[in-house]
Amino acid sequence: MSEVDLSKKVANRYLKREVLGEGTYGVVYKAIDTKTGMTVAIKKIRLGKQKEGVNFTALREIKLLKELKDPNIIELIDAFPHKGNLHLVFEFMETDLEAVIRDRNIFLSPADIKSFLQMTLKGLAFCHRKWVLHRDMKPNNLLIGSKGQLKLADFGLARIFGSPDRKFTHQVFARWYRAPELLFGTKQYGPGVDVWAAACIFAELLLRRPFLQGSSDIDQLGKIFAAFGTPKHSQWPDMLYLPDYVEYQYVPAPPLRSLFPMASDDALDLLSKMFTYDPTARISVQQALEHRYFSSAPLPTDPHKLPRPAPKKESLNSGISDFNPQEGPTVFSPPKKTRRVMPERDGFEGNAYQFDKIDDRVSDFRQVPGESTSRNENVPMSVDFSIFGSRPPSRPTINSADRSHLKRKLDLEFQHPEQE
Ligand SMILES: Nc1ncnc2c1ncn2[C@@H]1O[C@H](COP(=O)(O)OP(=O)(O)OP(=O)(O)O)[C@@H](O)[C@H]1O
Repeated sequence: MSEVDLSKKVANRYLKREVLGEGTYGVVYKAIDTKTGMTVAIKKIRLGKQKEGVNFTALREIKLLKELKDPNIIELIDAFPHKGNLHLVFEFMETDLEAVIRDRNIFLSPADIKSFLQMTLKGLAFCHRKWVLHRDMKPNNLLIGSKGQLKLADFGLARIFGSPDRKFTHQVFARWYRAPELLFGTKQYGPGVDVWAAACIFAELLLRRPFLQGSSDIDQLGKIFAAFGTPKHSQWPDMLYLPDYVEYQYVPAPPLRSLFPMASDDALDLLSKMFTYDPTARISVQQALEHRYFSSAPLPTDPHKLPRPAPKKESLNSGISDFNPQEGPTVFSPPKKTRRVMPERDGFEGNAYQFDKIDDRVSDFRQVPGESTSRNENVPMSVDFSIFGSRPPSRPTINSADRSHLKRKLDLEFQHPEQE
């Protein structure tokens, strides 16, 4: 039987192969481009019902990608509608940075780490020069090609940030990579959110495990503060005015060296500049690329010499958690939004309080002395500093509620941009 009989032909051009996975917008499958003979990855995006009109999120992704041509950005080869779905055809990439980080058979030298970070920052610098934020930076969105080149993928959530008044949806970042200003609910954010995420990825390359694994937004902030110290007013003057600002107990920063014992002084210096609390003081991607870390020895490994994992496994996200909670700073005050709507409760004492389902940010934060629930036991806010732990927990990603909220929001913004 011929290959054509075995495979479904799509749009008279692509021979469909196996499914590679499913992301926020739909299924991704492997295919052969019969025109060029090349292997490609096709992202099938579900279009809304006809009466809802065109899916603007998808259109935005196409438009952005077509404009973003760079060696460190995934190339969009083709886009076409087929059976009510939109198909985006990308160059096929062998693996991704998450698979590299998790592969225990791979040793990452300081020069390898430098190379991965440099390619990540180069891709971001290109986006930022075009006034585009990536906004969903995480290791599995950094794809790696057969020659070791790293390319930023998944611009589904990226959007142009030219207008200073534009309000963005902020709950779109995978939590572990979210900048503190997003966690405090800022409505206007800039390229600094990508720098923070890149810093988390840098840290993950050094530690070989996700650095700050928050189990809720509040816990995420707790882990950030446990790592870098609770920010003082002088460090981040605007923090107090952010919509979801919550006061945390003051904890001092442990020495950065104690968190990254294997890192060079240059690596630590760059890391601390990328992890700057105040987004207006945070180093830019371009400045980061010019940092001496990249020009001092060892120089970044040539991409084609970088170690690569065995072909992708299905079981990468099996969800076994080795989350190891430790103590972290206490929240002194509930979020402003919550304070407004919460009636006084009996048994409310000191800084201990219980919230029922009020909003997503606090629904899984319960801290009531004496009360023991399974959630309560896992509430601590801490950094898991253990290095080379067994198996990282599954990654939080956008859930379906977030997704439909996001879709609604983006569609609305697209239809009424002038009202923002
Ligand atoms: N160009 C590509 N080449 C090879 N595999 C790809 C390509 N693009 C995506 N994939 C794979 O397809 C799967 C789904 O990818 P997709 O980008 O849709 O979502 P994701 O990154 O897994 O999650 P999210 O949408 O939350 O970011 C992943 O396993 C990804 O590695």
